[in-house]
Amino acid sequence: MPSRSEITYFGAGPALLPTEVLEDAAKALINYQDTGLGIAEHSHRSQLATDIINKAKADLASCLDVPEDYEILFMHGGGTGEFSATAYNFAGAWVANKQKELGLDSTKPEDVQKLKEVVNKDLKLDYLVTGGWSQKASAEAERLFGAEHVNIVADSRKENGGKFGSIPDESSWNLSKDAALVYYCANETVDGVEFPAFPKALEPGPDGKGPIVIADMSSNILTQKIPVKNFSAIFFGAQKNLGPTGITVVILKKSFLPPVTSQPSPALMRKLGLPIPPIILQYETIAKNNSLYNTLSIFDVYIIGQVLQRMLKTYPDKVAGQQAVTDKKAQLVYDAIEAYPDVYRVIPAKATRSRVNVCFRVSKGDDVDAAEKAFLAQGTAQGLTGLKGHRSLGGIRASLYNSVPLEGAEKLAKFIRDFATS
Ligand SMILES: O=C(O)C(=O)[C@H](O)COP(=O)(O)O
Ligand SMILES: N[C@@H](CCC(=O)O)C(=O)O
Repeated sequence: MPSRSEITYFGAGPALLPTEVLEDAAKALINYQDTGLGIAEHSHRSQLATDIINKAKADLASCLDVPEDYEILFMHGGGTGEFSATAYNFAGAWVANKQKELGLDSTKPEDVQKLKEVVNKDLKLDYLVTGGWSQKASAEAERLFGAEHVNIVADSRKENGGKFGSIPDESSWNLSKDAALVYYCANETVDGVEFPAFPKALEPGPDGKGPIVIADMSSNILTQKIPVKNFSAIFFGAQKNLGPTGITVVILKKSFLPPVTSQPSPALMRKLGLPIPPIILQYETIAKNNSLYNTLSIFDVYIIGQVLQRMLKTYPDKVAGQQAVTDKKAQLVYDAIEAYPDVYRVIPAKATRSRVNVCFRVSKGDDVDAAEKAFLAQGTAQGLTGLKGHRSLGGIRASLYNSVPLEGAEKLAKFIRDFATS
């Protein structure tokens, strides 16, 4: 049986966590801070739990330079829950703002009728489809609101022979005029496609106003500096760069919360023929209760807090320090792959290939399947595990999340070179 130190795990999520964090967590599970009770046994209503939540929020805000006018929410439901939550909450906000803008009174049937006509005609949710996850998010919006309310801004399969692997040029994007949201997935875990920067077409103007941009950053959060102020919401599951599976984080612009924006009443939404979110997906409910509307896994938030503390200690320049390491790891692995074009082929286009999910194929002769099986078996024998591509894509995928050390990427790069020449 291998020991933990002999393995470098490149799984796509859940992913590696720092060993010292897990060692401390193991102790905290038995007896947290000499309370005689483990962290997972304490009430989520206790002061201790509130302190853990508040500290993790403050440290996350510090790592990412989250401005004051943003709220941080810890939620349930994973990325998939957020596909629904973003659609519900931002469609609700759009309706609330339209009602205000047009001065319509929801107690007057004729005003409700007018609002309904505006909704039917103009409510649009815009999606950039660049991989399996954004495709699922757009499909969920269609399921909830109907295809007539969903606008596909661009679909990379159209320019890439029916497959994901690129990001269409912004000049071809078909953005709606007044969309309730413009959604994109900053890094597609399955397809290994990453937006190289914040899209120019979505940048706010000189007055600070711009489209309502939502991003799924499940797999590349905390791997680079991000212009938080350009987003209305960013969400991510914890299980790649932050902690164990079970917590989904939302960074939300406060202007989408009361007192500035309140979700329309369920009665009004019903009259408009629009869906009403389950209460645990409603951002204003979660924000009002500081993420404790219902039972939250404080153990998971505790680990998130420890990972953030470690990042702050390791990198005085916070996420910029982590970004430099992430870029270096990616460079090492891509360089090794590109040195042997007869053996390896990176799946996505070079300009948009991901720094954290390196997806490639292996062939020696014509038998790709045999070559990839041999690659995985020999890698595993050397302690390099979790390299199998997602079942929907096949091939090899090396996920270089934050807990994969630079030495892990070096070992992988060496193995890639050795395998090619063996
Ligand atoms: O984006 C990814 O990569 C993910 O793994 C998804 O966020 C996972 O979604 P859930 O399984 O957490 O719903
Ligand atoms: N997050 C993992 C698992 C996704 C899944 O199979 O549900 C991935 O993208 O590979």
